[in-house]
Amino acid sequence: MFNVALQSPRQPFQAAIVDLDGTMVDTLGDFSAALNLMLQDLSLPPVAASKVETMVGKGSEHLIRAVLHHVQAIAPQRQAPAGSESLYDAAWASYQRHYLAINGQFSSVYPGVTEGLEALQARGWRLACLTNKPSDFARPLLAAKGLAGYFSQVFGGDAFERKKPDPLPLLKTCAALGVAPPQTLMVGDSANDAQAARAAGCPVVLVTYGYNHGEPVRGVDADAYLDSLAMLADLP
Ligand SMILES: O=C(O)COP(=O)(O)O
Ligand SMILES: [Mg+2]
Repeated sequence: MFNVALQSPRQPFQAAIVDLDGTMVDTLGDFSAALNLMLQDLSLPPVAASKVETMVGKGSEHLIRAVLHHVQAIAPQRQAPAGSESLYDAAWASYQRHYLAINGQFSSVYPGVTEGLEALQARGWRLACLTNKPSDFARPLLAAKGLAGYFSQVFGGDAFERKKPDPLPLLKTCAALGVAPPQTLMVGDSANDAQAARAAGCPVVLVTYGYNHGEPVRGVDADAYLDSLAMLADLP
């Protein structure tokens, strides 16, 4: 199940960086509810959850722009002020308000997450959560789902100058954990996480149940694919 990089790492792992949306928590319900309330505020038609799933993972700014682009393409007759920044600004303010009010209500922790985190903690690894979700959304969600206590660090998409797939957030998180990238395992659900990890020099495992921009996750270069985070207990 684990390739050679994980079977016999040159130095033992000391830490893990864990992604949030699509890896620990199934947040598609929250995203869809907040986006559809936002679209209602803007008198634009709703977006299907199956479409939202392909747009999640690159942060809220990207998500809002992608959704506005999508609904304006399917309903051009209901176009709000064309592609303007004022539409985006109104959308962002509405989305932020709705998401904060909804945060966690329509989302659930995936099976095996707690077991996996417990197993890593029992090995004495330091754990950080690194998400492209804004920090103000991520922290209350982790707390509401009983996951906050596992992490010494939580960094959102606004914590650093650039987001995943840029390696910068991983390098900064490794520095905050005080562990070098080769001894830090990235655990994610998408090409974003894997590309950032490869560029940062962190080994990477991907879960098979998350959001990978609508593409099969096994097509992404990674060191292992896990059907459940509970499988982390089987790491050599
Ligand atoms: O908000 C998002 O785009 C999702 O972020 P994550 O998969 O990095 O947790
Ligand atoms: Mg993710």
